[in-house]
Amino acid sequence: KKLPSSDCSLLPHNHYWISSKRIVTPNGTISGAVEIKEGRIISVVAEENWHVNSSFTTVVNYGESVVMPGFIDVHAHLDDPGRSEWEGFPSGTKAAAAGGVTTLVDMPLNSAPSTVSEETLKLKVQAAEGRVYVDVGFWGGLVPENAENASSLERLLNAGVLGLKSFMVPSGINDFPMTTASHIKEALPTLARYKRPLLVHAEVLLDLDGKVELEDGVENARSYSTYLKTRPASMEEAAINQLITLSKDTRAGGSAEGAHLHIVHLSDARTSLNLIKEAKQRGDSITVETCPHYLAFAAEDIPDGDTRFKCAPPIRDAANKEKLWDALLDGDIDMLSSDHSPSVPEMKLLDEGDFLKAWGGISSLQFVLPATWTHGRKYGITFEQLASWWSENPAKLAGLTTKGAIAVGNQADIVVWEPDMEFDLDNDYPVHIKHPSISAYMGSRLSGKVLATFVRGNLVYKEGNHASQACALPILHR
Ligand SMILES: NC(=O)NC(NC(N)=O)C(=O)[O-]
Ligand SMILES: [Zn+2]
Ligand SMILES: [Zn+2]
Repeated sequence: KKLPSSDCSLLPHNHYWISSKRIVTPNGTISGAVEIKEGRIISVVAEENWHVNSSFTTVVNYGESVVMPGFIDVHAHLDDPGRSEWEGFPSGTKAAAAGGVTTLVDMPLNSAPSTVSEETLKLKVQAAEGRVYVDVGFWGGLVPENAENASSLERLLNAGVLGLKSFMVPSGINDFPMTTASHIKEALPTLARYKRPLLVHAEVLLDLDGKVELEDGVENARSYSTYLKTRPASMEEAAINQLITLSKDTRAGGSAEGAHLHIVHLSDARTSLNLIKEAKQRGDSITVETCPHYLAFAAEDIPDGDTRFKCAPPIRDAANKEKLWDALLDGDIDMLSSDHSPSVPEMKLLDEGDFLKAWGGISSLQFVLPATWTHGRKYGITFEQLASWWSENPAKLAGLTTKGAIAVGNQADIVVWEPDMEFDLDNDYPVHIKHPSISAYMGSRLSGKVLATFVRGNLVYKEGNHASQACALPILHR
């Protein structure tokens, strides 16, 4: 049991209380206090039942600020080891802490090597040790090589990945080849035995010949609509159609009962969403996430040449965005994730503004809380909804049974934030992701400011400052 030292925490106490008028718990938002001891939540008490002698006890009173379970981001690319010039564990997890994210699950690609075997997972864990400010779990990659070799897949699962991730289109990374539906079908029974999920980038290549005219300058590569035409919603729809024939096997009594399919970063809110809804109604074990950038931005507003907004699947039109919000509010989209996928600024080709050649990926890790809140408050979202999309449901997906809620016995992973505090993401704003210039959020004004972030009871971030030492932990499935 590691006791908090003053290097690990800006509040080096073993035993203390956090109080506030607004504490978001699984039983609603209460005025009261949370008792934390040795990194765990040991009691949650409503104000009227709270009797503590604060002259003998450390109490941090946050007034009316919102005290919520820390965000769990199940989709982040930290690119470490091997491409840490793109992001890296220290910068990425500092950004997470500054944004109220207390746990993230790292994607198996964009680091070098990709996390596709027991050996490459070891490299990940080594790279994370002593260098992370928030807890970090790992997805392993499902690629043709291990999909066709059950024992290598089992070694990867035994080594502690929380689940697997695969691409149904080329990923853009050479040592992370795409899988077809038949690879996925082959892997599902193994995942079922291990009771771990498969996350899928659900787009497939379609024959778009004749539908997109890109030659001879007919279409301008600086125009966002050109890029949008190269990745129509039908690519997502076709992939999801394939997946829901496979998800049948995950039903009770099916050949892959115990396995679970999770569709990452859904952008198409029309046909794709209906397909997923129908599969859920039939009893398939399937969930879906979308990301704040699909809820915050619309294709019509993306300026020519502004490749900060390029990602796959692409940000679609404003009407699609409205439908994504409807689906989220109706519970048809289960959770949110950042899909923080940075690169070096040179690869975004910001000078040329070429949407076809630029690297795809949105940089957002530090801004997901204020981005979700700023855009969501127009739809009347509640703190409880935020907690279900960003903590409770992601914890379930990743199998993190002691995280995701302010509840007795859980790890004390907590964010404290101020919903009405606004700020400009200008050049003076302290941004911790490695390359602020490539973030699509820079230049905007957001509301919802993170004041403090606790990981396992350690105050790892407070008003612009981080703990001096990175004492959070790699998380392995056990
Ligand atoms: N290689 C990537 O990081 N790809 C990512 N790129 C995006 N989303 O544009 C992703 O998650 O698909
Ligand atoms: Zn993806
Ligand atoms: Zn991604």
